[in-house]
Amino acid sequence: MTTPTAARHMVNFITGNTNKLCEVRAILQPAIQVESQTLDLIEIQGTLEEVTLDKCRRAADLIEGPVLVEDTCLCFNALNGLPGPYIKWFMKSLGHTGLNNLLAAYEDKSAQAVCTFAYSAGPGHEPILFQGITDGKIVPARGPGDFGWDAIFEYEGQTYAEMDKAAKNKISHRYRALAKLQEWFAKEMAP
Ligand SMILES: O=c1nc[nH]c2c1ncn2[C@H]1C[C@H](O)[C@@H](COP(=O)(O)OP(=O)(O)OP(=O)(O)O)O1
Ligand SMILES: [Mg+2]
Repeated sequence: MTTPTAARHMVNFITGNTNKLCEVRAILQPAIQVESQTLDLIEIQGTLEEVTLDKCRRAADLIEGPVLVEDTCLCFNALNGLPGPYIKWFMKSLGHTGLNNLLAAYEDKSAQAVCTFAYSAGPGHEPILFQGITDGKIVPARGPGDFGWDAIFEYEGQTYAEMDKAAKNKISHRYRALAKLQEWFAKEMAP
């Protein structure tokens, strides 16, 4: 008897961000079924790995089961990687224009979008990390402004916001991280 694929692989993605959830579903399903619970998890200060590992342990303890979490960084090369994991707060306070202005003193507008997923099998299980990076540059906003800093991150001539969703999901930091996760799931969870 064969088990349907959807029932074989399932993750519980803990996030407060519905745009992230949409992209994760579009990329992983139907191979991996994505359930979700909304929790506002405390995020510590530290490297992106430390932030994501801590977030994952907290989520597993709260849910008391297997969880997937993700932390996204936007790293400006001229600023040695800042705002990095603090991009959410920079974005909230400065907006698209302010983020561009941070780089006004520098020639180098290059940036990396970094996505780090962490999967834990449950409380006490050490999380496993999957990271994806997309190189781009910071430009004045172009395209719809409905998802974070999509409108100011340009990849090969188009901002993330100008691409259609399917195109972004083929080259994004999130896609690249999830490709690694999918490979690991296929090996680890093989029947
Ligand atoms: O592909 C993206 N394109 C544009 N903007 C993005 C993207 N992915 C995350 N973002 C924004 C959301 C948040 O302002 C910050 C990351 O912060 P981050 O803590 O990871 O996200 P969050 O707090 O919204 O959701 P969560 O509950 O999963 O922590 O960058
Ligand atoms: Mg967050």
